[in-house]
Amino acid sequence: MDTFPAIRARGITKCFGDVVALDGIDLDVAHGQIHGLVGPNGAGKTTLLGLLLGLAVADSGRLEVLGTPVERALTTPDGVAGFVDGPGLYPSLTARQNLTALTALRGLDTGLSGVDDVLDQVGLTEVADDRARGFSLGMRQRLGLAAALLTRPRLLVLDEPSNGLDPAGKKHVHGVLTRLAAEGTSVVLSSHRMDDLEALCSEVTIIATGRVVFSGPLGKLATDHRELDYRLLTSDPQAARRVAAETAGVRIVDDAAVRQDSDLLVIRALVPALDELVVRLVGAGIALRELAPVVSPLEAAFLALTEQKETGS
Ligand SMILES: Nc1ncnc2c1ncn2[C@@H]1O[C@H](COP(=O)(O)OP(=O)(O)OP(=O)(O)O)[C@@H](O)[C@H]1O
Repeated sequence: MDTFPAIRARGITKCFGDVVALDGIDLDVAHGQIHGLVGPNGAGKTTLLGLLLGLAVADSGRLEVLGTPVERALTTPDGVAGFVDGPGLYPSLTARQNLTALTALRGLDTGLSGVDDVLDQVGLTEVADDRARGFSLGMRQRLGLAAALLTRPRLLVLDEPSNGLDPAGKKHVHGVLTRLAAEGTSVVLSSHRMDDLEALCSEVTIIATGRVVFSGPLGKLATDHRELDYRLLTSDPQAARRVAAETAGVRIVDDAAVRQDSDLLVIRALVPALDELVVRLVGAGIALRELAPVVSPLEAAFLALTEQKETGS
């Protein structure tokens, strides 16, 4: 196992004319970690991923990828693969021909079996001889992932890899990424889908207007920041409402959207108050049937943190 992190970035800045895309970014990604980048449109995610792929160079700051400082040359660092702004493919070639051409271009020694293997990994075996021109967005994304896998990367960099994937395709790609990470490959990906990030990532970095707003484990983000709204379904809704009203730190939210379902209670609380409520409900002989955040903790924290940033509070 390597002793250095997969990515170590300090004070990275990048401007495009007057636009400050990255404004002093720090980023740490450990080996075998799937790390999510999240942020509003224009936050700087693609710019940062592009730096990792060697598509552009930072104006200032220090970037080390797989233990090696990234120089000013516009080349993909050794051991890194991926894509930003969609994978680059030859539309007139079939999926298999695209990968074979890439193998030749990059001088890879994977051979045909390597090509078939990555097609199988991303679930494109059945359409291997179809032209990329006719591929859906989701299929192109999978082919792009297959192209990245051909090089057996130690760091995989993906800009919104779930775009266009149907639920089965998403599950497939999640499986590929999770297995790669278990084998030691680090993955950095951006997404606007909080459920994707929650399903895949152990750590996330939230970026707003080119700055890091939060970076760390998802669990920390979920519990640290603020009260969340939870859906509460029990065996005795009326009794549960009474117990909730009597529990310190728990508020009943009268949300018109959920009132139609009269058995459902929406409560607002921090995690310790929620724990106390559960203990009380069970103590009162009320069975819990569902207790889940109305919006995911990551989404709630993301919105709160970016709103704070925008208002400067
Ligand atoms: N090549 C470029 N020339 C000029 N401005 C650019 C260029 N690339 C990015 N920018 C600007 O830099 C900022 C960050 O853009 P970037 O694409 O990195 O954001 P993003 O977080 O990936 O956004 P999105 O979620 O919309 O993909 C934006 O203001 C964008 O307009």
